[in-house]
Amino acid sequence: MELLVFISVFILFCLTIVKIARKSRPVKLPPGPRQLPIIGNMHQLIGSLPHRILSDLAKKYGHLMHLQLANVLFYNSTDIAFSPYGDYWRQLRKICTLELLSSRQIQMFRSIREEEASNMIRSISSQEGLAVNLSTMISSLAFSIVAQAAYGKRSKYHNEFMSAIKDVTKLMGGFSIVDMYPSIKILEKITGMRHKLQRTHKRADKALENILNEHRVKRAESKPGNGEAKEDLVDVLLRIQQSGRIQQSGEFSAPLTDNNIKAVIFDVFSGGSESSATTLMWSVAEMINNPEVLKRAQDEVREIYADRGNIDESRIHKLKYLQAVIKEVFQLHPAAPLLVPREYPKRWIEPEKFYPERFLDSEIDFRGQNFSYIPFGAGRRICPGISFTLTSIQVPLAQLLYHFDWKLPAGFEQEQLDITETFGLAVRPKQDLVLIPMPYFRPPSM
Ligand code: HEM
Repeated sequence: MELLVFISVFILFCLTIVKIARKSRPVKLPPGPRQLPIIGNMHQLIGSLPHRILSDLAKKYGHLMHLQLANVLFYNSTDIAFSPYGDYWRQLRKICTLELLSSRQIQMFRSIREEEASNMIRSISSQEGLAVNLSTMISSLAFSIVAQAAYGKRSKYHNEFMSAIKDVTKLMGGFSIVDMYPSIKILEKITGMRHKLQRTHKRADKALENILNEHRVKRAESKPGNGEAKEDLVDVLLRIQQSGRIQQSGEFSAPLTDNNIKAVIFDVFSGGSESSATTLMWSVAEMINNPEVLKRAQDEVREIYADRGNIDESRIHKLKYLQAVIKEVFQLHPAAPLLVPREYPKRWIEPEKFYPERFLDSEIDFRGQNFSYIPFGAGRRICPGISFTLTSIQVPLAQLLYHFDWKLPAGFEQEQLDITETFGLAVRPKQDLVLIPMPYFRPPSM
């Protein structure tokens, strides 16, 4: 009798669990690899670079698949990248395309890009004939361009914010053990990952708060109409917050809170700095390993700017080969590999070979029209930072080619750079680019 009661209670318990599980199961999820109890998708994701594994999984399940991975989102997903499709996202998207990253605004940042690139070139020039770590220099160039565009150079809180944002980038890079064991939430606590991220985020938030207040004081002191032409991104967002209006598009429905502004600035940093830096690093690495490409790119830039002695943006559109090099880098090393599928057009010969020529006289561009080449995504959520990125990459790359010849340090002359990938917020070359600059056209002194 006791056994019968026990069995009935047990069956009832199991049925209740199944019912609850069914109820809580989302209605229709895309296909995906089966999650094992406890270890979730760990068995699929261990052993190689996550984007390579995901690419293999995509071949089996299609480009839309379901994986359960833990993540930590800031500002309640009120940024653009993480906010779901709806009115709020539409409003932010408008702010982004019509104001923050409009062609007018990008053009206004021209002097920032030229100045930062020239600073890097001068610093390299002061180390002629010595081995320089180009990865470090490129990284700090990319962060400086974004910081200057976002809140200007003069902020007292710049170092504080940069240190926090770099720690966030490090912590968010790669799949942590927490991602690997989605079923065991307690692991998040054990690894302390979430806690570390929250602490780092708090530091960044405090610095941003101060940056916002600093801008408010400066705006209150400036005379109306005076200096609007020099607005940085925080200025633009504060203006929109104050007026409740977006230029060209008029009023918008929900007011912009300070947290919304901070979330957008966070997006600009996470989208704009590391990915541009890695693209520049891959461009240099691939050209060093393919000397015929390097020579052709150098010949082009040195011919087009022969009479100038320096590179500015005025003739950058004439550098067709350099643009093909950048396209090929995005093709082989997409900076956001987890967000875009990888599939080569069937007619491409040796798609894994670094061969920029395939993009010369080709219609393929970055705007998401050709589904086999979408490094910035496609459709309504296509990356709004394409022009910002391209303009930030072209001048520094052209300068590196124009002013210097490059060689590998002594003892490595016969070798190739190690172009193994390492996984982070963006996918970098595993080894730092340590190269010796040999002056060709000396940069003008300050
Ligand atoms: C190498 C540089 C970059 C690459 C490869 C890249 C790539 C991408 C990709 C693949 C997406 C997702 C698109 C989709 O879901 O279809 C995206 C979204 C986004 N990117 Fe970028 N991006 C880069 C630079 C930037 C820059 C410089 C900014 C800002 C200054 C930026 C801001 C954003 C934002 C705000 C979104 C979200 C858009 C939305 O959801 O509506 N990105 N990016």
